[in-house]
Amino acid sequence: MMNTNTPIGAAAALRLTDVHVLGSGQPGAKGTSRLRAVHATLLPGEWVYIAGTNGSGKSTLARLLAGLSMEGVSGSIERGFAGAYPAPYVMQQPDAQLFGETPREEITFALEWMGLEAATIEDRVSETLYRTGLASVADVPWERLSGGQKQLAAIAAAAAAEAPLLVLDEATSMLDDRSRQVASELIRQRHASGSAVVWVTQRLDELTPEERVWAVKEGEICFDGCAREFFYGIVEATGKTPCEASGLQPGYLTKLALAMRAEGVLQDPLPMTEAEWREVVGD
Ligand SMILES: Nc1ncnc2c1ncn2[C@@H]1O[C@H](COP(=O)(O)OP(=O)(O)OP(=O)(O)O)[C@@H](O)[C@H]1O
Repeated sequence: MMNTNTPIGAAAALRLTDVHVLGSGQPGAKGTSRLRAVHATLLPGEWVYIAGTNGSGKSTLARLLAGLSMEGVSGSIERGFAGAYPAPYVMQQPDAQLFGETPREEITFALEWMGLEAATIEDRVSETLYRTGLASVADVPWERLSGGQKQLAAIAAAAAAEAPLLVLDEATSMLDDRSRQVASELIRQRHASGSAVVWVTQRLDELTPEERVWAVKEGEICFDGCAREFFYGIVEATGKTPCEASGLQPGYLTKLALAMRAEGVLQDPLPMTEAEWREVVGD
């Protein structure tokens, strides 16, 4: 059964039940499906990271959650709080998704979509351009802007839209540290105001201990839990952590903590944040 149009009450979850997305082969067959047997539930206002190796199915899952149409989908998709319209979706390559001709137009369109009054829109656009550092290039056409500037404008427009769900697909890959921080603050603020956020990332250092992670491997969600469990839990069948089992390499400090636990030097909960490491090593 395919159900992509179920605007239920505001608190209803966005739910994928036994969803398959066909690649070039038959549904369910390993290696030929982009997604296989995906069961996933996202609650209103939740934040979830999607992690996985290249080609594992992260973008396919993200696009499906955003409500973008796709060939070869089977299973049940209840859009719940996300509503019937596609959610703002920011990609790694922003060019394909820009509607306006300039950063100002892009952010303006997002606010017009919300049906705000013209004077409010003008104020909010100016504020967003200022906050993101895009004010000096507000009216410069895309072809004269860098990939990072376009990406930042796309993120600013997505955040400005005040949608119930935002989907970011490696959306900060072209940003320098300062712009990444600005983008992150914009999205965090939107999340604090109630929007759910799906964030596809290859940067495992972005994850903080209690945040939810879905790890995708060969088209399947192979892990759903908090980041600390992702890095330090053990998958019984393999003896590996969920991070290692999904084919990803943890960072140096994670490996060190695991080695120290194996030596009996550290016990759970193993440290993840700078503050937790400080407690371990002392100031
Ligand atoms: N339009 C398409 N039609 C058929 N197969 C596709 C299509 N787009 C992607 N695929 C295949 O589906 C699989 C998952 O692709 P997807 O882009 O979801 O992975 P990903 O984890 O986001 O990868 P990356 O990290 O490299 O962006 C890959 O094997 C890919 O080749």
